[in-house]
Amino acid sequence: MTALPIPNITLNDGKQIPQLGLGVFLVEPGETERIVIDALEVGYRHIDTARIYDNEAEVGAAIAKSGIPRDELFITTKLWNSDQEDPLGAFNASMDRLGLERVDLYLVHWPVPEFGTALGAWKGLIEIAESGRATSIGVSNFEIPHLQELLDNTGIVPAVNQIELHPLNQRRELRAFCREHGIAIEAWGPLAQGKSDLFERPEITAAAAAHGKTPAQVILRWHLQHDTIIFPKTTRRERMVENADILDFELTAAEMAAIDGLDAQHNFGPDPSTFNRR
Ligand SMILES: NC(=O)C1=CN([C@@H]2O[C@H](COP(=O)(O)OP(=O)(O)OC[C@H]3O[C@@H](n4cnc5c(N)ncnc54)[C@H](OP(=O)(O)O)[C@@H]3O)[C@@H](O)[C@H]2O)C=CC1
Ligand SMILES: O=C(O)C(=O)[C@@H](O)[C@H](O)C(=O)CO
Repeated sequence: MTALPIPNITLNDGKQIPQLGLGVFLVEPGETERIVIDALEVGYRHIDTARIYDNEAEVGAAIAKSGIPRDELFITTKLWNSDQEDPLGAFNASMDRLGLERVDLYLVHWPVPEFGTALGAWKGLIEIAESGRATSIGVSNFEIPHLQELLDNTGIVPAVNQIELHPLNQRRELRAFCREHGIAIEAWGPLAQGKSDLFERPEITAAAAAHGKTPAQVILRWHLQHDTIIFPKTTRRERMVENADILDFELTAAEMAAIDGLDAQHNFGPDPSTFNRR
């Protein structure tokens, strides 16, 4: 299985992350092994899963069957909200399901300010990183005050913040804060979860026509040119190929500016300040 020539981004801890991977939110457990094998065969080496996706075991099975050396893969999983008071126990359970000795990236999935346990969870992740079993640690869905609490109380800066980010929701203030503090941005919902008319917007279709690419490829390329890490989800092998075929063209400054202009601060997912699902 040959890896695609995906560029790496260097994180603030010196580790490298492939800028493009596959996300497996809403991939049924029964389908996950086949889909992850497909992605690895296509040449992906970065998989983003989470405890709450209920498919860690199947991701692990695909990794084991692939025979790809562990060091050539980049695997992320996440601490679910109801486990914030027991990060080590939850981490061990995720590792057992994945069948791995180490993950490349472990994230606090949501800040859940109502619980008041995110700082303790972050301290737990720091200990896990110190044990060497999570190579890098970060957070997801953290807004500026949630990040500030971690910085003020631990001085350990998350390597990434995984947030909802796409042309309709560009999170400029949060991205600027993260840039200032050396926190890499991972975009979830990079294609706006397929829930919008984004693929039909003239700013996208014009660039697609100009470069002989699809609207999805233009949107994903826009992310890459903003140095964002992406892992679009698809269950279809031909779309895995399409979504990775974005390394051979460059959006012009005018095309980037036109897509930048689509920001409507429209989120399709929950509000991180109030989301409290257990
Ligand atoms: N930290 C967090 O809170 C969250 C993290 N995530 C992570 O981010 C990943 C990506 O985000 P996600 O929410 O899945 O949304 P995406 O923006 O990746 O959109 C996925 C949707 O787009 C469709 N799609 C994929 N490729 C194409 C294409 N080339 N052309 C047209 N449609 C396409 C998929 O359909 P089909 O499968 O039929 O191809 C699916 O319906 C997740 O899988 C997960 O790993 C997601 C949500 C929240
Ligand atoms: O996909 C994720 O990573 C999420 O955290 C969310 O989609 C969340 O689990 C959810 O279901 C929101 O309704």
